[in-house]
Amino acid sequence: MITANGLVSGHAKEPIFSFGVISDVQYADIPDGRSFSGIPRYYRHSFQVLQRAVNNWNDLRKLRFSVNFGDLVDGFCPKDKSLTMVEKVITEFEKFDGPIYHMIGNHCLYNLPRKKLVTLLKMPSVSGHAYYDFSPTPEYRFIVLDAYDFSALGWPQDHPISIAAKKFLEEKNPNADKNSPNGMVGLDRRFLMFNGAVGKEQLDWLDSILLDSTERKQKVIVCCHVPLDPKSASAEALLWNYEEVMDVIHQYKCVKACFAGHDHKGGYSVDSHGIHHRVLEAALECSPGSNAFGYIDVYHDRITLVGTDRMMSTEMLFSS
Ligand SMILES: Nc1ccn([C@@H]2O[C@H](COP(=O)(O)O)[C@@H](O)[C@H]2O)c(=O)n1
Ligand SMILES: O=P(O)(O)OC[C@H](O)CO
Repeated sequence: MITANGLVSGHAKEPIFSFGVISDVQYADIPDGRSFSGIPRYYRHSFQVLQRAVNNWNDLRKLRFSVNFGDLVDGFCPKDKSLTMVEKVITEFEKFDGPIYHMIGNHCLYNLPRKKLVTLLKMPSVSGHAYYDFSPTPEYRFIVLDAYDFSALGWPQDHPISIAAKKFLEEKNPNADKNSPNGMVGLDRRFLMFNGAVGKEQLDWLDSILLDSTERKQKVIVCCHVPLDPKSASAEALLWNYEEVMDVIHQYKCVKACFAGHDHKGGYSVDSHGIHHRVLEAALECSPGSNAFGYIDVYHDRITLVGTDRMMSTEMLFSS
Protein backbone atom coordinates (compact mmCIF):
# COMPACT_ATOMS: atom_id res chain seq x y z
CA MET A 1 0.00 0.00 0.00
CA ILE A 2 1.34 3.42 -0.93
CA THR A 3 0.91 6.05 1.78
CA ALA A 4 1.30 9.85 1.79
CA ASN A 5 4.97 9.62 2.82
CA GLY A 6 5.74 7.21 -0.04
CA LEU A 7 5.95 4.10 2.17
CA VAL A 8 5.10 0.78 0.55
CA SER A 9 4.34 -2.00 3.05
CA GLY A 10 6.37 -0.11 5.66
CA HIS A 11 9.36 0.40 3.34
CA ALA A 12 10.10 3.77 1.69
CA LYS A 13 10.04 3.37 -2.09
CA GLU A 14 12.47 6.12 -2.98
CA PRO A 15 15.95 6.26 -1.40
CA ILE A 16 16.96 9.31 0.65
CA PHE A 17 20.06 9.43 -1.54
CA SER A 18 22.28 7.13 -3.62
CA PHE A 19 26.03 6.88 -4.19
CA GLY A 20 28.44 4.99 -6.46
CA VAL A 21 31.04 2.42 -5.31
CA ILE A 22 34.15 0.80 -6.79
CA SER A 23 37.25 -0.77 -5.28
CA ASP A 24 40.76 -1.95 -6.14
CA VAL A 25 41.11 -0.62 -9.68
CA GLN A 26 44.88 -1.26 -9.29
CA TYR A 27 45.54 0.01 -12.80
CA ALA A 28 48.97 -0.46 -14.40
CA ASP A 29 50.02 -0.28 -18.04
CA ILE A 30 51.45 -3.81 -17.89
CA PRO A 31 50.36 -7.23 -19.24
CA ASP A 32 47.81 -9.31 -17.33
CA GLY A 33 49.20 -11.27 -14.38
CA ARG A 34 48.16 -13.25 -11.34
CA SER A 35 47.99 -12.78 -7.57
CA PHE A 36 50.34 -14.80 -5.35
CA SER A 37 47.61 -17.45 -5.10
CA GLY A 38 47.11 -17.57 -8.89
CA ILE A 39 43.99 -15.42 -9.36
CA PRO A 40 44.13 -13.57 -12.73
CA ARG A 41 44.66 -9.81 -12.55
CA TYR A 42 43.80 -7.62 -15.57
CA TYR A 43 45.90 -4.51 -14.97
CA ARG A 44 44.95 -2.62 -18.17
CA HIS A 45 41.33 -3.74 -18.37
CA SER A 46 40.63 -2.43 -14.85
CA PHE A 47 40.89 1.09 -16.25
CA GLN A 48 38.06 0.24 -18.67
CA VAL A 49 36.02 -1.06 -15.73
CA LEU A 50 36.50 2.35 -14.08
CA GLN A 51 35.48 4.13 -17.30
CA ARG A 52 32.32 2.05 -17.54
CA ALA A 53 31.60 2.69 -13.84
CA VAL A 54 31.83 6.47 -14.29
CA ASN A 55 29.64 6.37 -17.44
CA ASN A 56 27.09 4.23 -15.63
CA TRP A 57 27.08 6.49 -12.55
CA ASN A 58 26.57 9.57 -14.76
CA ASP A 59 23.80 7.86 -16.77
CA LEU A 60 21.90 7.09 -13.56
CA ARG A 61 21.56 10.85 -12.94
CA LYS A 62 20.67 10.26 -9.30
CA LEU A 63 23.97 9.70 -7.50
CA ARG A 64 24.96 12.33 -4.96
CA PHE A 65 28.63 11.21 -4.80
CA SER A 66 30.83 8.17 -5.36
CA VAL A 67 33.31 6.36 -3.12
CA ASN A 68 36.58 4.77 -4.27
CA PHE A 69 37.66 2.15 -1.72
CA GLY A 70 41.38 2.44 -2.52
CA ASP A 71 44.24 0.93 -4.51
CA LEU A 72 43.99 3.21 -7.55
CA VAL A 73 47.24 1.99 -9.14
CA ASP A 74 49.04 -1.35 -8.73
CA GLY A 75 52.38 -1.79 -7.00
CA PHE A 76 53.82 -3.26 -10.23
CA CYS A 77 53.42 0.10 -11.97
CA PRO A 78 56.96 1.25 -12.89
CA LYS A 79 57.87 3.79 -10.20
CA ASP A 80 58.93 6.47 -12.70
CA LYS A 81 55.33 6.32 -13.99
CA SER A 82 53.58 6.32 -10.59
CA LEU A 83 52.62 9.99 -10.49
CA THR A 84 51.41 10.03 -14.11
CA MET A 85 49.36 6.87 -13.61
CA VAL A 86 47.80 8.01 -10.31
CA GLU A 87 46.88 11.32 -12.00
CA LYS A 88 45.45 9.43 -14.98
CA VAL A 89 43.16 7.36 -12.74
CA ILE A 90 42.11 10.40 -10.68
CA THR A 91 41.29 12.28 -13.90
CA GLU A 92 39.04 9.39 -14.94
CA PHE A 93 37.27 9.43 -11.57
CA GLU A 94 36.78 13.20 -11.94
CA LYS A 95 34.70 12.66 -15.08
CA PHE A 96 31.95 11.69 -12.63
CA ASP A 97 29.38 14.50 -12.27
CA GLY A 98 29.74 14.79 -8.49
CA PRO A 99 32.20 14.54 -5.62
CA ILE A 100 34.45 11.48 -5.31
CA TYR A 101 35.59 10.38 -1.86
CA HIS A 102 38.82 8.38 -1.96
CA MET A 103 40.70 6.32 0.61
CA ILE A 104 44.28 5.13 0.64
CA GLY A 105 45.12 1.48 -0.07
CA ASN A 106 48.41 -0.40 0.24
CA HIS A 107 49.01 -0.22 -3.52
CA CYS A 108 48.59 3.57 -3.46
CA LEU A 109 51.39 3.64 -0.87
CA TYR A 110 53.67 1.40 -2.99
CA ASN A 111 53.49 4.18 -5.59
CA LEU A 112 53.48 7.52 -3.74
CA PRO A 113 54.03 8.84 -0.22
CA ARG A 114 50.86 9.33 1.82
CA LYS A 115 51.34 13.11 2.03
CA LYS A 116 51.31 13.39 -1.76
CA LEU A 117 48.25 11.09 -2.01
CA VAL A 118 46.21 13.09 0.53
CA THR A 119 46.73 16.19 -1.66
CA LEU A 120 46.18 14.49 -5.04
CA LEU A 121 43.04 12.74 -3.80
CA LYS A 122 41.69 16.07 -2.45
CA MET A 123 40.75 14.44 0.85
CA PRO A 124 38.48 16.73 2.90
CA SER A 125 40.52 16.03 6.05
CA VAL A 126 42.14 18.23 8.68
CA SER A 127 45.88 18.43 9.43
CA GLY A 128 46.84 16.28 6.43
CA HIS A 129 45.20 13.14 7.81
CA ALA A 130 43.91 10.45 5.44
CA TYR A 131 40.77 9.96 7.57
CA TYR A 132 37.73 12.21 7.49
CA ASP A 133 33.96 12.34 7.71
CA PHE A 134 31.20 13.93 5.69
CA SER A 135 27.46 14.20 5.89
CA PRO A 136 25.49 14.06 2.61
CA THR A 137 22.15 14.59 4.41
CA PRO A 138 21.38 15.64 8.00
CA GLU A 139 20.42 12.08 8.95
CA TYR A 140 23.49 10.24 7.59
CA ARG A 141 27.21 10.51 8.33
CA PHE A 142 30.06 8.77 6.49
CA ILE A 143 33.35 7.99 8.23
CA VAL A 144 36.34 7.23 6.02
CA LEU A 145 39.10 5.47 7.97
CA ASP A 146 42.82 5.37 7.20
CA ALA A 147 43.80 1.68 7.46
CA TYR A 148 47.52 2.49 7.07
CA ASP A 149 47.78 5.20 9.72
CA PHE A 150 49.94 2.77 11.77
CA SER A 151 51.78 0.72 9.16
CA ALA A 152 55.13 -0.08 7.61
CA LEU A 153 53.92 1.47 4.33
CA GLY A 154 53.92 5.06 3.14
CA TRP A 155 55.90 6.69 5.95
CA PRO A 156 59.57 7.63 5.44
CA GLN A 157 61.79 4.68 6.52
CA ASP A 158 63.12 6.63 9.53
CA HIS A 159 59.69 7.92 10.65
CA PRO A 160 58.81 6.79 14.22
CA ILE A 161 55.56 5.19 12.96
CA SER A 162 57.44 3.20 10.32
CA ILE A 163 60.01 2.03 12.91
CA ALA A 164 57.27 1.08 15.43
CA ALA A 165 55.16 -0.73 12.79
CA LYS A 166 58.16 -2.76 11.60
CA LYS A 167 58.94 -3.71 15.21
CA PHE A 168 55.29 -4.74 15.68
CA LEU A 169 55.42 -6.90 12.53
CA GLU A 170 58.73 -8.43 13.66
CA GLU A 171 57.02 -9.51 16.92
CA LYS A 172 53.88 -10.83 15.22
CA ASN A 173 55.18 -12.40 12.00
CA PRO A 174 58.16 -14.82 12.12
CA ASN A 175 58.68 -14.88 8.32
CA ALA A 176 61.52 -13.05 6.55
CA ASP A 177 58.94 -11.88 3.95
CA LYS A 178 56.52 -9.90 6.13
CA ASN A 179 53.83 -10.32 3.45
CA SER A 180 53.94 -14.07 3.97
CA PRO A 181 51.52 -15.71 6.45
CA ASN A 182 53.39 -19.05 6.26
CA GLY A 183 53.07 -21.01 9.50
CA MET A 184 50.76 -18.43 11.07
CA VAL A 185 47.45 -19.70 12.42
CA GLY A 186 43.86 -18.41 12.27
CA LEU A 187 43.30 -14.68 12.62
CA ASP A 188 47.02 -14.15 13.37
CA ARG A 189 47.49 -14.48 9.60
CA ARG A 190 46.46 -10.82 9.33
CA PHE A 191 49.84 -9.61 10.62
CA LEU A 192 51.19 -8.92 7.14
CA MET A 193 52.95 -5.87 5.75
CA PHE A 194 50.19 -5.24 3.19
CA ASN A 195 47.77 -4.62 6.09
CA GLY A 196 47.89 -1.91 8.75
CA ALA A 197 46.10 -0.43 11.75
CA VAL A 198 44.07 2.56 12.88
CA GLY A 199 46.30 4.52 15.27
CA LYS A 200 45.41 5.83 18.76
CA GLU A 201 44.71 9.41 17.65
CA GLN A 202 42.43 8.17 14.85
CA LEU A 203 40.62 5.83 17.29
CA ASP A 204 39.94 8.83 19.58
CA TRP A 205 38.74 10.83 16.58
CA LEU A 206 36.45 7.94 15.53
CA ASP A 207 34.99 7.86 19.05
CA SER A 208 34.34 11.63 18.98
CA ILE A 209 32.58 11.45 15.58
CA LEU A 210 30.41 8.55 16.73
CA LEU A 211 29.45 10.45 19.90
CA ASP A 212 28.56 13.52 17.83
CA SER A 213 26.58 11.40 15.33
CA THR A 214 24.65 9.80 18.20
CA GLU A 215 23.80 13.22 19.62
CA ARG A 216 22.62 14.36 16.18
CA LYS A 217 20.62 11.12 15.72
CA GLN A 218 22.58 10.33 12.55
CA LYS A 219 23.04 6.88 11.06
CA VAL A 220 26.66 6.14 10.21
CA ILE A 221 28.33 4.25 7.36
CA VAL A 222 32.02 3.41 7.88
CA CYS A 223 34.36 3.05 4.88
CA CYS A 224 37.85 1.54 5.18
CA HIS A 225 40.14 -0.02 2.55
CA VAL A 226 40.85 -2.98 4.85
CA PRO A 227 37.95 -5.15 6.17
CA LEU A 228 36.89 -4.96 9.84
CA ASP A 229 34.98 -8.21 10.39
CA PRO A 230 36.60 -11.69 10.23
CA LYS A 231 33.41 -13.25 8.85
CA SER A 232 33.40 -10.86 5.86
CA ALA A 233 36.98 -11.48 4.68
CA SER A 234 39.98 -13.79 4.70
CA ALA A 235 42.15 -13.59 7.83
CA GLU A 236 45.03 -12.41 5.60
CA ALA A 237 43.04 -9.32 4.57
CA LEU A 238 41.95 -8.03 8.01
CA LEU A 239 42.94 -4.81 9.73
CA TRP A 240 45.61 -5.54 12.38
CA ASN A 241 43.48 -3.91 15.12
CA TYR A 242 40.01 -4.61 13.75
CA GLU A 243 38.90 -5.59 17.30
CA GLU A 244 39.90 -2.20 18.75
CA VAL A 245 38.04 -0.39 15.96
CA MET A 246 34.94 -2.55 16.36
CA ASP A 247 35.05 -2.13 20.17
CA VAL A 248 34.75 1.64 19.65
CA ILE A 249 31.99 1.23 17.04
CA HIS A 250 30.06 -1.22 19.23
CA GLN A 251 29.84 1.32 22.06
CA TYR A 252 27.30 3.16 19.92
CA LYS A 253 24.18 2.15 18.01
CA CYS A 254 24.57 4.60 15.12
CA VAL A 255 26.79 2.54 12.77
CA LYS A 256 24.64 0.56 10.35
CA ALA A 257 27.20 -0.69 7.83
CA CYS A 258 30.94 -0.97 7.21
CA PHE A 259 32.22 -1.16 3.63
CA ALA A 260 35.73 -2.19 2.57
CA GLY A 261 37.83 -3.38 -0.37
CA HIS A 262 41.28 -5.10 -0.32
CA ASP A 263 40.02 -8.71 -0.22
CA HIS A 264 39.41 -8.94 -3.97
CA LYS A 265 36.93 -11.81 -3.95
CA GLY A 266 34.45 -9.74 -1.89
CA GLY A 267 32.44 -10.80 1.15
CA TYR A 268 29.49 -10.10 3.41
CA SER A 269 28.59 -10.66 7.04
CA VAL A 270 26.38 -9.28 9.79
CA ASP A 271 28.18 -8.98 13.13
CA SER A 272 26.95 -9.67 16.69
CA HIS A 273 25.61 -6.09 16.95
CA GLY A 274 23.64 -6.29 13.68
CA ILE A 275 26.16 -4.19 11.70
CA HIS A 276 26.46 -5.15 8.04
CA HIS A 277 30.00 -5.67 6.68
CA ARG A 278 30.27 -5.68 2.89
CA VAL A 279 33.66 -6.16 1.22
CA LEU A 280 33.49 -5.03 -2.41
CA GLU A 281 34.70 -7.20 -5.29
CA ALA A 282 37.80 -5.80 -7.05
CA ALA A 283 37.71 -4.10 -10.46
CA LEU A 284 41.19 -5.55 -11.07
CA GLU A 285 39.91 -9.11 -11.21
CA CYS A 286 37.27 -8.54 -13.91
CA SER A 287 38.07 -10.51 -17.05
CA PRO A 288 37.79 -8.47 -20.28
CA GLY A 289 34.26 -7.22 -20.80
CA SER A 290 33.10 -7.90 -17.24
CA ASN A 291 32.66 -5.36 -14.46
CA ALA A 292 32.72 -4.81 -10.71
CA PHE A 293 31.12 -1.53 -9.64
CA GLY A 294 27.77 -0.50 -8.31
CA TYR A 295 25.67 2.03 -6.50
CA ILE A 296 24.00 2.07 -3.12
CA ASP A 297 20.47 3.27 -2.39
CA VAL A 298 20.19 4.57 1.17
CA TYR A 299 16.84 4.48 3.01
CA HIS A 300 15.81 5.14 6.62
CA ASP A 301 15.70 1.45 7.45
CA ARG A 302 18.06 -0.23 4.97
CA ILE A 303 20.68 0.16 2.29
CA THR A 304 20.68 -1.67 -1.01
CA LEU A 305 23.83 -2.31 -3.03
CA VAL A 306 23.00 -2.70 -6.71
CA GLY A 307 26.05 -4.40 -8.20
CA THR A 308 27.13 -4.94 -11.80
CA ASP A 309 28.51 -8.33 -12.95
CA ARG A 310 31.11 -9.48 -10.37
CA MET A 311 29.84 -7.08 -7.73
CA MET A 312 27.05 -8.92 -5.93
CA SER A 313 23.87 -7.01 -5.15
CA THR A 314 23.13 -6.98 -1.41
CA GLU A 315 20.07 -5.86 0.55
CA MET A 316 21.02 -4.78 4.09
CA LEU A 317 18.14 -4.27 6.54
CA PHE A 318 18.94 -2.37 9.73
CA SER A 319 18.27 -4.31 12.93
CA SER A 320 17.27 -1.14 14.86
N1 LIG B 1 49.57 -16.52 0.86
C1 LIG B 1 50.40 -15.50 0.53
C2 LIG B 1 49.90 -14.30 0.02
C3 LIG B 1 50.78 -13.30 -0.28
N2 LIG B 1 52.11 -13.47 -0.06
C4 LIG B 1 53.03 -12.37 -0.35
O1 LIG B 1 52.30 -11.14 -0.53
C5 LIG B 1 52.59 -10.58 -1.79
C6 LIG B 1 51.37 -9.94 -2.35
O2 LIG B 1 50.37 -10.92 -2.56
P1 LIG B 1 49.27 -10.81 -3.72
O3 LIG B 1 48.21 -11.83 -3.39
O4 LIG B 1 48.74 -9.42 -3.68
O5 LIG B 1 49.96 -11.11 -5.01
C7 LIG B 1 53.18 -11.72 -2.60
O6 LIG B 1 54.07 -11.27 -3.59
C8 LIG B 1 53.92 -12.53 -1.55
O7 LIG B 1 55.16 -11.93 -1.25
C9 LIG B 1 52.57 -14.65 0.47
O8 LIG B 1 53.79 -14.81 0.67
N3 LIG B 1 51.71 -15.66 0.76
O1 LIG C 1 46.31 -5.56 -1.90
P1 LIG C 1 46.75 -6.79 -2.67
O2 LIG C 1 46.41 -6.72 -4.11
O3 LIG C 1 48.18 -7.11 -2.43
O4 LIG C 1 45.90 -7.99 -2.13
C1 LIG C 1 45.61 -8.08 -0.79
C2 LIG C 1 44.94 -9.39 -0.57
O5 LIG C 1 43.75 -9.47 -1.37
C3 LIG C 1 44.55 -9.59 0.84
O6 LIG C 1 44.25 -10.95 1.00
